[in-house]
Amino acid sequence: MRGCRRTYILGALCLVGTNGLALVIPWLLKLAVEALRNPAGALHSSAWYGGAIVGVAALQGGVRIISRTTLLHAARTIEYAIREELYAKLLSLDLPYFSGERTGDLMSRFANDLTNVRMLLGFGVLNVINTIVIYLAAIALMGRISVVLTLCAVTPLPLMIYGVKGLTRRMYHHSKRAQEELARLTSQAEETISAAVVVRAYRREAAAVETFRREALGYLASNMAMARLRGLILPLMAAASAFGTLVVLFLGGQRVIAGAMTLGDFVAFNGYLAMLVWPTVVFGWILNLVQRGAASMARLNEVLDARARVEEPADPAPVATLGGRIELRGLSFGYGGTGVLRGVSLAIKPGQRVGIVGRIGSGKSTLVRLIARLYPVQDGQIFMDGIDINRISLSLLRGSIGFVPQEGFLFSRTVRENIEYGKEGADEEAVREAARLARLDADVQRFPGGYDTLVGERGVMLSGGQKQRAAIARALLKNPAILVLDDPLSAVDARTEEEILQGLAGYYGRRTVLIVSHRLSAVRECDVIVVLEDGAVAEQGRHDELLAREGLYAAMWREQQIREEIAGFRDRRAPKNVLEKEALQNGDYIL
Ligand SMILES: Nc1ncnc2c1ncn2[C@@H]1O[C@H](COP(=O)(O)OP(=O)(O)OP(=O)(O)O)[C@@H](O)[C@H]1O
Repeated sequence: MRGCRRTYILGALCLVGTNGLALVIPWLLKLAVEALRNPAGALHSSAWYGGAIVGVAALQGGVRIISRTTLLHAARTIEYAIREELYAKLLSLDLPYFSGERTGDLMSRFANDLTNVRMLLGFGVLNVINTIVIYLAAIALMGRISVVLTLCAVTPLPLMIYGVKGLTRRMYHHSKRAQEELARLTSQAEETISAAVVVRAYRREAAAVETFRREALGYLASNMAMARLRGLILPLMAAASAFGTLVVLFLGGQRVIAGAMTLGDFVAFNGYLAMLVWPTVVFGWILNLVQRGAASMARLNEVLDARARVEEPADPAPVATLGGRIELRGLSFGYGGTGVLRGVSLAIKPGQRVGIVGRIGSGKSTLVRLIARLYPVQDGQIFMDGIDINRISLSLLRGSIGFVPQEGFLFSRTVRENIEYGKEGADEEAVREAARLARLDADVQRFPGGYDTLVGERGVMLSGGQKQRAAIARALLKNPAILVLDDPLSAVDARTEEEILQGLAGYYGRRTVLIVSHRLSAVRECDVIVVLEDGAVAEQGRHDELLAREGLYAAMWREQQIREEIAGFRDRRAPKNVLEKEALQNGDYIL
């Protein structure tokens, strides 16, 4: 905004010039009429004044174009700057922030609210300046001609403005509600499109349409209410200004006939009065524009002022690399009020392979997210190479961790670009090597476009397992000191998961590797297995040690073995008849 101040000043000066020139025209008209009535007493001929009017009007047109383009350009420049700032801000915000926001709502701020702010800074500013200049100058000039007539002409104006203000206040509330409703509609459409498969699989199309219809009706109602109010404003203003003109014609006409006023003054007076009509008529619209723009700016400021809870350390530790030693000291954490992790203490040596297992919801993902500091961590709870994680710069910390989340996200680009995302500018061979390690290469070779195949939005063109392996390849390409695999192979079968993880053994080298998995077979070879139960460490040790303890791990291992055996038996055993088929489908095993 500050950078545009000069442009705004230039635009405002041109606008004042435009209005100044516009105000000269009725005066020239007055002189032309007087020259017609009394050629001897006139300074110039009426034809001269006619020519002057054309000249001033042409000049005014030129200055008007400059003023409009300057102001509207400034508004566009500011809109561009806010959009950039907004985008950068969204990239700086953290997971706790996004957990509380809806994507559609944030998107509508980019589209709708930014447009409102641009309208305020462009047309809004332009019309506010116009209105102020025209009102002050035209009324002063009208007063110069006749104070009484001016009072008669402008008396209805404050009443009109007062009435319009009341209407625009109501319009502001409807407009704010409409903006919120539009945000909800956008959110819902975005969610339904992203969840197209789920919506269809659960036959929820009609319900989705019904919910959308209800929201859309609310949006329609708010817009209709605004249209009604807007429809009221224009005729009210036009009627009031027409009434003013009528009064002036009547009183002014009488004065001209009585000789108390020249015909030229009467013509000029009417010219100035006509100039007041448009700013008065659009007064309500400008007020609405200003209020809508202010409401939108407030919504944008909510995002621009939002603070990430995970911030760069004020005094980062002077380290350039991390070696992969991780220590947790009584780590406790909760997303809201409820605690998820309770006093977790662990010591992980560089190069160690650590399996993290536990029942659903025991806090496995939360634990690894905290190690990547994706959520805020209290001081003195997580240490990397002996340094408190809160003192390590985020770029060093995140740059040292290859994080594969549970739901690996793919961008709607090519397979290569998705893998390359792990390391900008990586060469072809490195990308292929990462894909080979993640056992994705053979699949990609079969794609029609190979590594140049577009994966579609969020990778819809790939199978669940291929998406997950692409996400692993991306992390491997990054060549991190710490590799975190948060159950990244849930979409492949147990044997393939084991094979892929074993295939990575050569890659692990001196890297510290944390593997979260629901399948205990996937972590069997780990140096240490941590078993979480209700957010606390229930057991830890090697596979054999944990089995020998006959605790939670051993119980989970037995459960999984039985399940796998039954699944294997079911796969081998084709149903002989309808009853058997039904029993298999119902999960009643035929023994
Ligand atoms: N972003 C979040 N906001 C609020 N609560 C969350 C969030 N993420 C997870 N939780 C809650 O925290 C608890 C632990 O979740 P977490 O994902 O860490 O468990 P998990 O052991 O990885 O589960 P799973 O085996 O299903 O992957 C759960 O009760 C979950 O509902």
